[in-house]
Amino acid sequence: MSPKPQIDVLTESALINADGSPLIIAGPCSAESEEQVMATAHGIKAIPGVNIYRAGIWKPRTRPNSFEGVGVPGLKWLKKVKAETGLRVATEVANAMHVYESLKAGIDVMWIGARTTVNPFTVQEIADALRGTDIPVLVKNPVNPDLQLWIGAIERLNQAGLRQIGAIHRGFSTFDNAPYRNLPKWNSAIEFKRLLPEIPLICDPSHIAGNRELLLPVAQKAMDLAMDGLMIETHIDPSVALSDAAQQVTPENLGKMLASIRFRKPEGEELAEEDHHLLDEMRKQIDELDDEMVEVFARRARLSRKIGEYKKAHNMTIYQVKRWDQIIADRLEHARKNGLDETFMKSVLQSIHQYSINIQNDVLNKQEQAAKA
Ligand SMILES: C=C(O[C@@H]1C=C(C(=O)O)C=C[C@H]1O)C(=O)O
Repeated sequence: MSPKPQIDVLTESALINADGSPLIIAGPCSAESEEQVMATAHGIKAIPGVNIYRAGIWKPRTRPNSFEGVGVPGLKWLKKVKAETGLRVATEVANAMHVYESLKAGIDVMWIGARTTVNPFTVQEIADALRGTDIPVLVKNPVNPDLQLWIGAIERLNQAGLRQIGAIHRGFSTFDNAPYRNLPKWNSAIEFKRLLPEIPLICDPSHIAGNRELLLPVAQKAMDLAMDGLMIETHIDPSVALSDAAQQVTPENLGKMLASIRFRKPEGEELAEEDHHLLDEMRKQIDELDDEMVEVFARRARLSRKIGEYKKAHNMTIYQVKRWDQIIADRLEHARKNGLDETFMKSVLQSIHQYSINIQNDVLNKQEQAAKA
């Protein structure tokens, strides 16, 4: 397993709430007009728990001729939001010019979008433009589910001296994303937090869901996966929004949504002594079961190797269609009787089979190829 990346971060970062509550970022997809920016900001200010106001000034769009943001003039509206509401303000930067203009305008937090994270040249350009500041920066996951690319962008910022870095999980685009706009691939977020526990990870349910109906379940799931905050697109009148109309909510509905999310803590509530024992006991049983599982896998792997030797001696193919078809049917039936989910069981069986085939391939081919070499 590759070593965990070493990122030098501030523990008292502006991206982490001192009281342990989740960092909540809200605001319109795009700044469209001074009125829209200010009305949305005042609506958001009234909602308890929102920490940062977001608005896109430069909008990367898939096709040309759609609204591409108001550009530099919008920055002074964000300045006004800051002055009138006291909320910190954030915007997306996608090149060095955006960084310089945002720094000049006193933007508090910047984020790097998914389409920028994919390009190390651009990320480096942004990191270099930020050198010498310690402004908080959030890095959205790249469009494709490449954890190394995501981590690489964070490392580039960190190596430029930035120490208040966070990440945003906004999902991944593939050909068929239904029912989402971007597939959450929750495992990526789980692995990100395992590798970089010191980097706050914020979920962006708006871009994962792509519609208002899915926002709440996505936000709840993110919170239950111990993520550190939420970024939710909020517009004073989503029906007339110039971008992402289907996924934005009114400040009023944002307030309702935040009130209905259950925020749980990794360590849970204060527990009585006996509750701790109960959890410890259950975890001990899980440990024992996992140990047994590893030993069973090892025994199975040894048998696969022996079968490989038999096949080599008798000139048999590795893959045995009928046998495998029978195994799938039997094991799924067994799993069903034990109340296990079929999709889960099938994916476990497929991994086991793949490994078994690899082991036999070693026996049938690799040893021979090595001897020839
Ligand atoms: C182990 C064998 O080889 C392959 C692997 C299997 C397995 O791991 O269960 C089953 C069938 C084959 O595709 C076998 O032929 O029995």
